[in-house]
Amino acid sequence: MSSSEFLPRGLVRQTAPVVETASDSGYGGSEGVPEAMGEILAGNGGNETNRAQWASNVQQLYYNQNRVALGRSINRTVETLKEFQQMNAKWPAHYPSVRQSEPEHTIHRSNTSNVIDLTREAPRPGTIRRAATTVDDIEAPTTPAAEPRLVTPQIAQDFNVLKLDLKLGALHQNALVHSLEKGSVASLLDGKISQSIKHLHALRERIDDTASKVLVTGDLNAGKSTFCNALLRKKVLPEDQQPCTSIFCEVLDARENNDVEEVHALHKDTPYKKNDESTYDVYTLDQLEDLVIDQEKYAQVKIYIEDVRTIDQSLLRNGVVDIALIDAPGLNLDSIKTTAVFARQEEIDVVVFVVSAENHFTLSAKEFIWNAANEKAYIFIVVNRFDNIRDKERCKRMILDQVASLSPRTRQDASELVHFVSSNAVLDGQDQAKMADFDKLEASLRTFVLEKRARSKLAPAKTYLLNLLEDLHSLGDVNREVTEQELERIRHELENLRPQYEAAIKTRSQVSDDLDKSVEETCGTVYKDTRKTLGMTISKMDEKPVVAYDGLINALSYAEATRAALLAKIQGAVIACEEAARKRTISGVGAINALGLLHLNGDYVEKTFRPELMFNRKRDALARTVQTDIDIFDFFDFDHQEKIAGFGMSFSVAAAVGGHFLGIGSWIDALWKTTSFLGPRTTKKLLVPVILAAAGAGLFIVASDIPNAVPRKMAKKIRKQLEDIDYIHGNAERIAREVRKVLTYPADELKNSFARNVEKKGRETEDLKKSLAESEVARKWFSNLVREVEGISKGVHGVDLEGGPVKA
Ligand SMILES: Nc1nc2c(ncn2[C@@H]2O[C@H](COP(=O)(O)OP(=O)(O)OP(=O)(O)O)[C@@H](O)[C@H]2O)c(=O)[nH]1
Repeated sequence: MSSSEFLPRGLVRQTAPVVETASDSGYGGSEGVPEAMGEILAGNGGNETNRAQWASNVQQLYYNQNRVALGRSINRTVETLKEFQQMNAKWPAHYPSVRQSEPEHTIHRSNTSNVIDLTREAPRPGTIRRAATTVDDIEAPTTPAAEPRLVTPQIAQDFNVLKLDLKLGALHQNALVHSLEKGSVASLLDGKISQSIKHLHALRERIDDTASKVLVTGDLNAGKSTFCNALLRKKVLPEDQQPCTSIFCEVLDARENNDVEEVHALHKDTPYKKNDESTYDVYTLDQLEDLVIDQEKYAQVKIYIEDVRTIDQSLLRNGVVDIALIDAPGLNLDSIKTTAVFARQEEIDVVVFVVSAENHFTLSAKEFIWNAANEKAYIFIVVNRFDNIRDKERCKRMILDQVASLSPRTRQDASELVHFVSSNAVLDGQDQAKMADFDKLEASLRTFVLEKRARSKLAPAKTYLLNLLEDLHSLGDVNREVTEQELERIRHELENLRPQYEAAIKTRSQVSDDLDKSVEETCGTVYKDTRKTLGMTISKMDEKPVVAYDGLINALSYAEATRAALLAKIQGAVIACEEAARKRTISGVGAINALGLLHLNGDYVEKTFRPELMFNRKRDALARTVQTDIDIFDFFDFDHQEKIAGFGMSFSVAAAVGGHFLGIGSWIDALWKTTSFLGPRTTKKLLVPVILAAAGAGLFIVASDIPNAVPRKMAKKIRKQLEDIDYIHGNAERIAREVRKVLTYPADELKNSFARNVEKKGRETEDLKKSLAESEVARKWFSNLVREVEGISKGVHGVDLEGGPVKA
């Protein structure tokens, strides 16, 4: 396709109805006949009837060629549209949009309806997005990205067939904005495409339909029914001086009804199906008069009649095309609308307007022709009841002047399109002049119907196809551009993401190792420090006086207080160790959080940590653990006294308590040696006082050592018990375990965050790769679409509505 077929946009758009050139008489019946065919025709003996027959056959041949070509183009377009729908479901197509110009970002509506104009021209370029709309911008007026070359307001405005009209309806604006996500716009487009496919099927049916409909309309009593009967050479439709036709009477060849002459009265609101008698009531031709006069029950009848004329004479049975004549009710205020609507219906190929020569064009007649002129450039005008006119030339002049103002093109071809006749003279066939006028009218009407049929049947399909293909071309172009941008964007994002992903994997394993190491180190240090502190405390707990000694009388309470003080010292050391561990934990958690924030930034949520909750469940119940009952021996430390006082001391204590303890042997030995030295007698005399003195001295020494002995003995006893329960290790283990527990939670969380981060980046990478593949497919598809559309368009452009051969 050459660029001029699409650009500049709008210049080549076909509009219905097709505008004929001034030189087109509307009778190009033989213009498309090739030279060779012309020679054949010329050599045919010059018989006028035969020539006309040949010409119309050739025209029919070309018409069929064009019809087939258009049919194929419709099929290809339908296939393309269906593929578009599939593509649109997978890869929502971009619909070109234009950003709103209003600073307050209001939705622009047309004055007459709640239609949002998505394609409104605006000074600011819009952000390009797939299946995006301007309404997206209403909520988020962000800085627009550069708009692609092809998305211009001009293109957006030029959308015709596939233009999306968004009706607000009951939707609140926010809801509407919400509903206009890319999927929604894609589904709107999908709906438009479905409508388009449906319309193409209808057009296909229409171009395949061999029948042509001729609507005969005009003022009341103008003689429409009489004119139809004259065409049929048979009195079929009731004629009356009073208004009589109250419904549409469609006259068809009885061959279409198995050669049976009858009337089908169509039920209102039920589509007519010839083979389904439930859709109509059957009447005989004789009943027609009663049926059409003042009819309320039916709005339309189909009259099947036998046409007795030969194919070159008959209009209904002309051998080329099946024609149906529709006799419409006379125009009046009630039915003008109906008739105008009927005339606009695409199945009407030709409008024949019957005007009474006596009345000229009434207001209702003028209104009808003005309305019909929107759809039909030419109208066939029958000025009837001409026999009643005395000054015929004046009448002709006046009527032609009126035609000129109503339908200039019809006036230009007045000799073929405006006929002054007397229909009532045809059936009796007496007046040769009037018959000749009517024959001329008939010949013109036949050619007009045949030729206009080509236009009226093929033009809508051609026009619609060209407009649709142009829209598809725009969509293809824009989306190809969008896919290319998308591909570039995705490749760029992938390039950025790849090193991030690799770094995330590396950091995850490194940080994970570091975290494990750091937690282990902290716990190890806490364990060691706790062991050291508790060991020192326990070994030196009795070094300094723990409580004040209040004399022998209070020795027992002294012992109790000493025991409590020693346990409190150990307890204090435990608490100090816990406090030190807490501090280490605080800094450990802080370090973990800092690591998270450093590497994961916003993706890491700092863990809240409450250090005061540490160690509050398993308080060390030392007093319950260490069972230290106080007994008498806790007050005496013979080992210690022996070490520091030697023999004398040992002796006294040993004697006092009956030689139970360590050192008694040496004391007796010493006593024996003294006795030997003093001699038996002296010994005997001295023995008792000495013993008493020694005992007294011993008791004194022992009593005076209680303040020292008690702490030592208690400490010794406690130490022994703590050793038995492996107290130092147990506590160090407990504190380190608590620290580990506290540190493990944020550390694991951080590891999970890293894992999630890696996973996220992996997912992003996969998604991008998927989008890349999809966009790649979409780019190819839209490129193919553009090529395919150009191919179809070329074929459609080649269809010549004048009936000439299909141009390649
Ligand atoms: N003099 C004369 N009378 C005609 C001619 N054509 C029809 N008439 C008469 O005009 C009257 C109305 O004719 P119809 O054919 O019923 O007119 P119509 O336009 O179909 O009428 P409605 O369907 O009621 O709108 C009848 O009495 C016809 O005989 C004609 O050419 N000359």
